[in-house]
Amino acid sequence: MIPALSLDNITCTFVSKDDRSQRYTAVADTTLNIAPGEFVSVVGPTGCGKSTLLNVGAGLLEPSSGTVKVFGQPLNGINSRAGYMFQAEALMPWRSALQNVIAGLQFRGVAEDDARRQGEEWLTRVGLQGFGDRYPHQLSGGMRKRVALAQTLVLDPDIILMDEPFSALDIQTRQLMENEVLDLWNAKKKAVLFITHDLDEAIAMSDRVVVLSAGPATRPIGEFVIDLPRPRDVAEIRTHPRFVELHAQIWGVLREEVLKGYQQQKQKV
Ligand SMILES: Nc1ncnc2c1ncn2[C@@H]1O[C@H](COP(=O)(O)OP(=O)(O)OP(=O)(O)O)[C@@H](O)[C@H]1O
Repeated sequence: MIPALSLDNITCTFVSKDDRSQRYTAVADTTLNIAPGEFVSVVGPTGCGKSTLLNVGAGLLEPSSGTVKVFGQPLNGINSRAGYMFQAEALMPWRSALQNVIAGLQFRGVAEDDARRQGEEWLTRVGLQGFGDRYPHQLSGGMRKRVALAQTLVLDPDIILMDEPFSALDIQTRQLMENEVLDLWNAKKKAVLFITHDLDEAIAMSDRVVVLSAGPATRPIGEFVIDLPRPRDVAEIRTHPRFVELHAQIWGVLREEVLKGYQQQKQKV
């Protein structure tokens, strides 16, 4: 089967702004394939290169070497078959919730009536019916995330790239959002690349979890198939004996890297 997203032998080396002779290889020789409809999470210690990989998949960052393919086609420039959701707030404060949701459709030249209809549908799907006229500052953090989710999914991307989208939320709101994402994913089965620090979240959501080593020259050091039943409730699945078993196995690989990453961060301070 042709992967939806294929990162083949990717290396990303950055040149220091202050000293052009200084180089830092964030990611080295990394291969990662995501099948159509597959939900893959990437976990790793802080600063190891997770966002760098996602940016490569999004076409926002050109790797120093290696190839990126989208449904078998080499990627040149922005990945137009992907939708992104980042940790930081991406809503436009001067636009209402509905106007934020339909911004991408307008950009694509979809007729205003059609865009509004689709926007309203998506606001309903993410539980925000009747909130379309509110501005971002009039919404809670969880509601703003829902708007951002609708904004991403209204474009019906074949690949969804998420970089710690819920890390700023309180635990209850976060679990609600995770379940919503799983329900929406279950209905449409798009390829998802999900970046997270949180191993519990990665296991609860995914078909597969990839563990990255601490930097520099980060690479995958473990890959685990998450054979837990679906549909899942992210809070309930954590008590499943198989979840506990998988958690112990993956943490066995991740623990040392997290400690290394932590030491490196301390040295940087
Ligand atoms: N444009 C850049 N120029 C120079 N160095 C960079 C650049 N982008 C990332 N880096 C470095 O590459 C490494 C990996 O960064 P990245 O943001 O991908 O890590 P991460 O795993 O997503 O981090 P976190 O878990 O903290 O979000 C870091 O050491 C970072 O400082």
